Amino acid sequence: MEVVIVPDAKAGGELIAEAMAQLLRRKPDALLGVATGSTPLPVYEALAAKVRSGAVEVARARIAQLDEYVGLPAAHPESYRSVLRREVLEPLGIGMDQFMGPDGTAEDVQGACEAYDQALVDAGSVDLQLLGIGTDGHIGFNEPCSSLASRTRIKTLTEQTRIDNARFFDGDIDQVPHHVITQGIGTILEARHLVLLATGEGKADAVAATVEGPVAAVCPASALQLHPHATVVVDEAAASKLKLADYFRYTYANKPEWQGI
Ligand SMILES: N[C@@H]1[C@@H](O)[C@H](O)[C@@H](COP(=O)(O)O)O[C@@H]1O
Repeated sequence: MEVVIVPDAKAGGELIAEAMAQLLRRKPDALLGVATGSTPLPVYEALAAKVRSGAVEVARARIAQLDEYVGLPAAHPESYRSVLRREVLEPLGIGMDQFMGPDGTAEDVQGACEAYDQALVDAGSVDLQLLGIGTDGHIGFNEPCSSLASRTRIKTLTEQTRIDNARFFDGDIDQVPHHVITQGIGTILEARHLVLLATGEGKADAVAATVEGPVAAVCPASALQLHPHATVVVDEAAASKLKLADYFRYTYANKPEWQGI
């Protein structure tokens, strides 16, 4: 696992957008796994700026969704499909025909989960999966004690996650669904490159547990330690509880320039 400490969220966004751009130059039809939440927004802004300036083309890029609320109509402004359409697809000029995600409105939720898991395999697996992290260490919507081998399935949100996400629902926790579909941790680990971005002091404990704690289902993001190519990008505040921060700074400053993240 590589840990990169950046000065601020904008620098983290630029670093990850450049990694995505390099991937797309190498593989124009790359499958990018994208996350919701506030944290990844600087990545999407930086990537859209690169597309506008002609630094990278996304005409053949494909986008895959990480997780979704169950029961919100797809057109609801806070369904993750709507959020991704607004924050990622439209700014990049990518059509829905290049997008894949689970159906949060399906009557057969389990069937929808299995179908999406299989669709990711059929698509050749995600090339680069961008992840945020919950204050409790969740990735996607894999709450603490999710199986580290889990596949895409339905999960029940913790009260803390519903409180955290109420800000997207007029601050009203009652509007936040209880149930979600999320790529499992085993599913996420099949992506070729995992890039987790965390910013702000509120994520410092979760980042320390992810990077320096044991691999344990109680901190789902710690599963990144099992992946051969995982990058954790953090700002100074999110890095503030890392004991090895100086080591991470040293190795990043001295790595071969051609290597990228
Ligand atoms: N399902 C999403 C996660 O994918 C995201 O990482 C998390 C953190 O969001 P934020 O980046 O806004 O803190 O929120 C939700 O729970």
